[in-house]
Amino acid sequence: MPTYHEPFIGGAEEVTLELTEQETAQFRKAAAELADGLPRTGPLSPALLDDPDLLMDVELAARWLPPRLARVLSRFRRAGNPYGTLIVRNAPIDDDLPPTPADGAVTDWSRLPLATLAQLAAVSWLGDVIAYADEKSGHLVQDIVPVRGAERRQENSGSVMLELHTEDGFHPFKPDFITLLCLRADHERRAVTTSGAITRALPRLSAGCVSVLRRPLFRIRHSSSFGRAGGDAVSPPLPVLSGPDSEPELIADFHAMEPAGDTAARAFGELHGAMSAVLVGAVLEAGDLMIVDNRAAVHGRTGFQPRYDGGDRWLRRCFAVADLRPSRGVRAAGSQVCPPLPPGGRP
Ligand SMILES: O=C(O)CCC(=O)C(=O)O
Ligand SMILES: [Fe+2]
Repeated sequence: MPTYHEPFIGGAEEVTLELTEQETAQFRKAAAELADGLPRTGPLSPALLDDPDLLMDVELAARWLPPRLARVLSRFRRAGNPYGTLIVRNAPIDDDLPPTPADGAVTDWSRLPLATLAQLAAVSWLGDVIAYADEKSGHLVQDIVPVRGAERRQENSGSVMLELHTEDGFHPFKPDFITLLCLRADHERRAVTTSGAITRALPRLSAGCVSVLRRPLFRIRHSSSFGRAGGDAVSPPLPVLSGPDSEPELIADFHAMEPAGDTAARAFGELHGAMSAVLVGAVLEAGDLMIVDNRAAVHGRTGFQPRYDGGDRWLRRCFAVADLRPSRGVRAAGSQVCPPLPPGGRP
C-alpha cells in the first residue's frame, strides 16, 4: 500500500546570516530614524508606503545597514546562490507587538513602524518594491496570518500544508524576490517555510523531463483574488523552465498548475519529486527574514495549528522586482502597485 512520506527538509544553515547584537542595533537605528520621519498623529495607513519620497528615504537609509548584511543582500541580488534563498536572523522588529490580526490585515501599523521600515530597507538592496491591487489590498507590506475558516485553502491564509509554488507565477509582472519577515512563530513551532531551488533539483531530472519542462505546456490557475471578474482565470500556456541550461529560471506551482497531457504531467511529477528531495527550510522565529529568489526557487510551508487567540503566527511579506520599468504602462504615475488584472489575465 503506498504510504505518504513527509518530504525530508534540510536545514538552512548554509544560507543563514545571523546578525550580531551590534549589527541588529545598527539595523534598528536606521529603521528607527526612518520611523521618526513618519506622521505622528492618527493611525498609520499601509497605503502611506506607496510614496516615492518615502521609498527614496528608505533607499538612502538602507546605505547604513550593517555592511555584512548589505554585502550579502547585494550579492544575492546580483548572483543569487545555489539555494535561491537567504535567511537573515535577528532583524529588528517592534517591541510591543499588537495581537495577531484575526481577519488577515492590519489597517493601522502605528505599532509596527520598525518592522515595516526595516523590511523595506532590506528589500531596497534587492530591487524595487512592487505590489498588486488584487492581493492584500495592494499593500506594499502585507500581513500573512492564519484566518479562521480558510484553514484548508492553498493560500497564505490557510494553515494546512501549502504546496510549493512560484509566487504569482501567472502574473506578467510577478515578483523577482519575496521577503517574509516573521513577527511571531506558530505556537508549536511546526510551520516550516520551505524552498526548493531549480539548480539543486536539476541533476535529478532526466534529459527528457527537462526538454518537456521547457515547452509551453503548463497553465496556472490564478489565485482566487486575481482577474476574478471573468470567472476562473488561467495563464496562457507557459514553459516551466527557461533560460540557460545550467541555471534556468523556473515557474511552477504544484497546486495551481495544469500540465497539458500525460507527457507534461509526467515531467511535472518528476520535477515535484526532485524538488521534494532538495528542500531546505526553517521554522521562522520573530526577527527572521527569509528571502526567496522567485525565479530560482519555489517555496511553500508545512501545516500548523492556529489558535485564533491573538498569539498566532504572523509574517509580513514584501515583494521586489529587479526592474520596475516593464510594468510602467500599467501602474499609475508614482505608484508601485500594479492595478487589478483584467478577466483574461493580461494587462
Ligand atoms: O507562510 C509561509 O511561510 C509562506 C506563505 C507564502 O507562500 C507566501 O506568503 O507567499
Ligand atoms: Fe507564497
